[in-house]
Amino acid sequence: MEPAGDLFSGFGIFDVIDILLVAFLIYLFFSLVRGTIAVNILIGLFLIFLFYLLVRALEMRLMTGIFDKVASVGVIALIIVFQEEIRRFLLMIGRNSLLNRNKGWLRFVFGQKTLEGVNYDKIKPIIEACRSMKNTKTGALIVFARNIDGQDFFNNGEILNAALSKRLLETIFSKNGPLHDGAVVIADSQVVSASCVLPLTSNTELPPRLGLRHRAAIGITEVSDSSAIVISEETGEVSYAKYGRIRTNISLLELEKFLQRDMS
Ligand SMILES: Nc1ncnc2c1ncn2[C@@H]1O[C@H](COP(=O)(O)OP(=O)(O)OP(=O)(O)O)[C@@H](O)[C@H]1O
Repeated sequence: MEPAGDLFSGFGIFDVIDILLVAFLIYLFFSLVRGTIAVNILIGLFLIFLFYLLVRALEMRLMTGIFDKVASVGVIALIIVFQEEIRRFLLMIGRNSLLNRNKGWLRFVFGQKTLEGVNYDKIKPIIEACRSMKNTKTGALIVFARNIDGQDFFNNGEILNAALSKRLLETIFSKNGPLHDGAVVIADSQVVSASCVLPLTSNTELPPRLGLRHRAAIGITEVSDSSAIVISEETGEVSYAKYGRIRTNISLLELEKFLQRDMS
């Protein structure tokens, strides 16, 4: 047996960092797929892998040969099976990158005050509309899209391309209005479209009280670089979804903070 000293010789600080980085990536990936159908696929793959180890240990050459052949195209198959999760993972890394997170360089160019001023002007109509819809328990689903090109679900409703205002949002979601069903999509401070049908999340761990409106809000943030506000018609509660997760029953102050962060 090798002495412990030999075992760890050549094991330096970068190996520790290496292991920590891999562990972090695995953690990020699992936190993204948790509660989705991808977990069942992973369990299935793990069972197949165990079976493979078994047939190899028993020296069953035909089965081992088949598994080896399948494994050679396995990486491509995995990319296809997990394309949605990989996409979300990359989006999350992109949105959280140093350049995006550290807005210090923006403040350096524009000054702190200007940046916050621009943000608040952008979000004020949204906050005000949410306050009023919360009080009147008007159901609403508002999506903030970063990139609407080539994403059908942002354009499958009524195209508006109108300037964002509190009254426009209230009018769209007013219960008797023809556009109140579905989602409003906002991009670059413009109301791009209304009555949009969004993809629903397949997350099976959500509480049953979250119906289709909330599931659509979560769904759209899973497949695109967007965030979404939900106002519950039942309770008037405001919720905020991002990266496939939802914070329910948030205050308007919290909503303002989320929007300040995400719309800058
Ligand atoms: N796929 C979808 N895309 C966009 N909007 C949707 C979608 N599915 C349902 N909705 C909206 O959600 C409304 C139904 O909401 P539902 O009551 O099921 O949701 P909920 O999450 O329980 O919200 P609430 O608390 O407002 O009742 C529909 O009238 C429609 O406006």
